[in-house]
Amino acid sequence: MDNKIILDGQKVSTHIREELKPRIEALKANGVTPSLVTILVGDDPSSATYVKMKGNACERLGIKSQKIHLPKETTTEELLHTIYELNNDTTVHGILLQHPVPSQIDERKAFEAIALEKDVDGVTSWGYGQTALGFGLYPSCTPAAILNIIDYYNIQLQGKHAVVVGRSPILGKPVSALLLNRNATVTTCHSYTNNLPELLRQADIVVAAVGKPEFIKGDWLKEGAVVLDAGYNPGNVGDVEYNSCYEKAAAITPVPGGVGPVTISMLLKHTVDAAERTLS
Ligand SMILES: NC(=O)C1=CN([C@@H]2O[C@H](COP(=O)(O)OP(=O)(O)OC[C@H]3O[C@@H](n4cnc5c(N)ncnc54)[C@H](OP(=O)(O)O)[C@@H]3O)[C@@H](O)[C@H]2O)C=CC1
Ligand SMILES: Nc1nc(=O)c2c([nH]1)NC[C@@H]1CN(c3ccc(C(=O)N[C@@H](CCC(=O)O)C(=O)O)cc3)C=[N+]21
Repeated sequence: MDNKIILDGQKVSTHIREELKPRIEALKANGVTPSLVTILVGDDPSSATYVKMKGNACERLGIKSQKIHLPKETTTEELLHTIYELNNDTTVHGILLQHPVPSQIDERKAFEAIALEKDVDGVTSWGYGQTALGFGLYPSCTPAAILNIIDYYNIQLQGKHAVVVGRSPILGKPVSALLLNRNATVTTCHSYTNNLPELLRQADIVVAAVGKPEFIKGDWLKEGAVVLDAGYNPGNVGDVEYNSCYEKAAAITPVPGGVGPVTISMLLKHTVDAAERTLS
């Protein structure tokens, strides 16, 4: 069994972005420039880097990107006010509020304020609920990216046991829902899960969304598992211990170059989808 597959997120990402180019041209020919606004609150350096990467990716494709940077003392009310203005601005198609926000802000309340049709990052409870029920506009970008990688590589989900480690509102929970909707049998694990290695040994598909560097070890995997590592920790390491997991897996996403770039492509795609909806 020497046909191990490195799931190349860069390749999937390029494919998605190529498909967007003619759609963006067509929108521009109709007088519409797709436009994304990212809101960053505070000075967290890694958040600033992500927001910058997203802005650069937009510009390279001809999507307008505007960054709003609010001071770390911003109140929930001030942030809500900014979001309401963007909701009412017809030239803005997508709004992304970078997570996490400083602790004095009610992040959930801020997410909920984003208009459903502009929620290209899939953070509202409406968006999540629709994703979970199997319809709706925009699933969150990282879950959508994971499913895109799976589909690009023709990995079958039906009847497979998927174990998701993590249950956050924009990653673990929605990716569990997407996998369930595709007829996988899904186990969602979290910090109170007692027998994680035992559950992982039963997994055909593993999604790591823990936020702990190199947390998942190769010994915990079944031979031939497919591993999708959404983790993105300081030092460019994922949530799986790559070398030991590589040995066991049939296919695995690297970090960097795995889920990350596809996440950004999904954000671009959802922004283009949102712009097209304003024409119909
Ligand atoms: N590539 C990308 O585009 C993105 C990457 N990320 C990365 O994905 C990772 C997860 O992010 P996010 O979901 O936002 O993180 P959160 O911190 O919001 O969630 C982490 C989840 O992991 C669970 N968890 C923590 N410790 C354990 C443990 N010992 N055993 C089992 N489960 C555990 C938590 O459980 P509990 O609920 O019980 O606390 C929680 O549900 C991070 O590395 C982040 O950087 C995030 C977003 C996008
Ligand atoms: N509301 C919200 N939505 C998010 O989607 C969101 C968020 N908040 N907060 C932070 C996390 C993190 N995140 C990443 C996206 C892309 C890469 C990415 O492209 N990484 C490149 C590496 C780039 C580099 O470091 O040069 C890679 O993995 O190859 C990483 C991380 C989105 N997040």
